[in-house]
Amino acid sequence: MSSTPSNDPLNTTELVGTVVAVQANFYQVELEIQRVLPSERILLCTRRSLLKKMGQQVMVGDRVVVEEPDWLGKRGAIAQVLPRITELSRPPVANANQILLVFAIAEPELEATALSRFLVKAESTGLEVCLCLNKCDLVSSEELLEWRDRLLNWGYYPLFISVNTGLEYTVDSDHKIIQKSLFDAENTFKEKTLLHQLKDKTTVISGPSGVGKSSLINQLIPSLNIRVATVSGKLGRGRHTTRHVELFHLPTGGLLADTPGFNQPELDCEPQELVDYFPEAKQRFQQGKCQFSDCSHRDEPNCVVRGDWERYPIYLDFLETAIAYQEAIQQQPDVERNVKSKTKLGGKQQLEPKLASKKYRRSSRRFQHQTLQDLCEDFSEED
Ligand SMILES: Nc1nc2c(ncn2[C@@H]2O[C@H](COP(=O)(O)OP(=O)(O)OP(=O)(O)O)[C@@H](O)[C@H]2O)c(=O)[nH]1
Ligand SMILES: [Zn+2]
Repeated sequence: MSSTPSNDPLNTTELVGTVVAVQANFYQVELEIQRVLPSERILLCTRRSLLKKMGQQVMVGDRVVVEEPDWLGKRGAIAQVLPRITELSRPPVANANQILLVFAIAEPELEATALSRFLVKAESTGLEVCLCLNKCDLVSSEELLEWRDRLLNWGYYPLFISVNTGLEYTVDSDHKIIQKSLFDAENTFKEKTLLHQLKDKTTVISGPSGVGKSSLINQLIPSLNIRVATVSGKLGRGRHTTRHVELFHLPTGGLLADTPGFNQPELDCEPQELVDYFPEAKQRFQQGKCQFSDCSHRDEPNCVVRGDWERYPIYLDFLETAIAYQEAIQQQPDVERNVKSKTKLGGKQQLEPKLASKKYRRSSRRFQHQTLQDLCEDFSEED
C-alpha cells in the first residue's frame, strides 16, 4: 500500500482513528480528523503483520494508529491498537460505555425471569446497563407505572418509549406520566431520557427478538434503513444475513453498536459471581456482610442477601442453573474442545463454552447502504 503525499490533506505523522467495522481481515477505520468530511475520513485498512504475529486482535471500537494512508484509494494499515478502556467478548466490541437493553413492555409480554436473564448477562459485562422498555403505546398508564415501581425496586431506572408513536414517557414528582417526543434532542437533553443517555457514549444495543430494536435504530439513525419484521408477526428468517458488528454514528452524538443477539442468554457466570449481578443484593451488601465468605445466599445462617425482595426467587433459580452449567462444563471430558478462555474486565480469566450450535445465534442485520462486505469485495476485485 503506497502513500500519496501530494494528496495528503493533513500532513501529520500519526493518524488515529476508531475501527467502526470489521470483516475478515479488513477494518474500516474512521480517522479523528475534524477538517475532513465524515465520508472522507474512512479508510479500509489491513492489520500490520507485526500485529498479526503478536496475536493482537483488532475489534470494533478500538482506537488505532493508522500508517501509510492512501488518500485516493482510501486505504491504510493499522500499526498499533491503543489500550482499551473496556472490552466485550461477545459481541466483540472495544471501548463500549454501556449496554442499552431493549425489551417490550407488551407484545411479547414482559416477564420478570426472561428480563432478569438479560439483565444478569448485561451486568456480567461490567458495563453500565440502561434498560429501555418499548411499545408503551400498548399499555395503560397504570401498567407503565406499575412496571416502573417494580424496576426501581430492582435497582434500575427504566426508560419508557414507543418507537411507533415516537414518544418517550417520563414520570414527574406527582407520579404523573409526561409524554415527549422521543427524538427531539433539544427537548430531552436536560433530563434522563433515551437521547440523553446515548449522547456521546458508545452503546451496545441488545435485547430479544421482536422488541423493536431495528425499529428504534431506524428512528435514531434514519439513514441506515435496517429492515424491520413485518407486522404480520412472522419474524422473517434470513433477514440477518451477514454476521459482523458495526458501529454507527448517532446524529445527536455517540456511537451505537447493533449486534447479533441471543434470545435466551446462557447463565454461564461463576455461581458465586451471580449475586453481584443483582443490584438489590449489592444494596444489601452495603448494609452488612454474610457470616460465611463463601455464602451462596440460599440457606446459610446470618445471610444478608436472603430476604423478602421480589427477585430473590429468581436469584435462587438462576443459581441452580449456573451451578448445573459449571458442573456440566467440569464433566466435559475434552474441556479444551468445548470451552474457551475469556478475559473479563479486570483481567480475570474465565472459561466459557464455545457455542454448540447456531440455534441461538443470529446474524446481524443487513443494511441497504454499502456495507463493509461490499468494500472488501471491491478491494479484492481491484487486487
Ligand atoms: N405497538 C408497537 N409495535 C412496535 C413498536 N416498535 C416496534 N414495533 C413492532 O414490533 C415488531 C418487531 O420490531 P423489530 O424492530 O423488527 O424488532 P427487533 O427487536 O429488531 O427484532 P429482531 O430484529 O428480530 O431482533 C415490528 O412489527 C414493529 O413494527 C412500538 O413502539 N409499538
Ligand atoms: Zn449470604
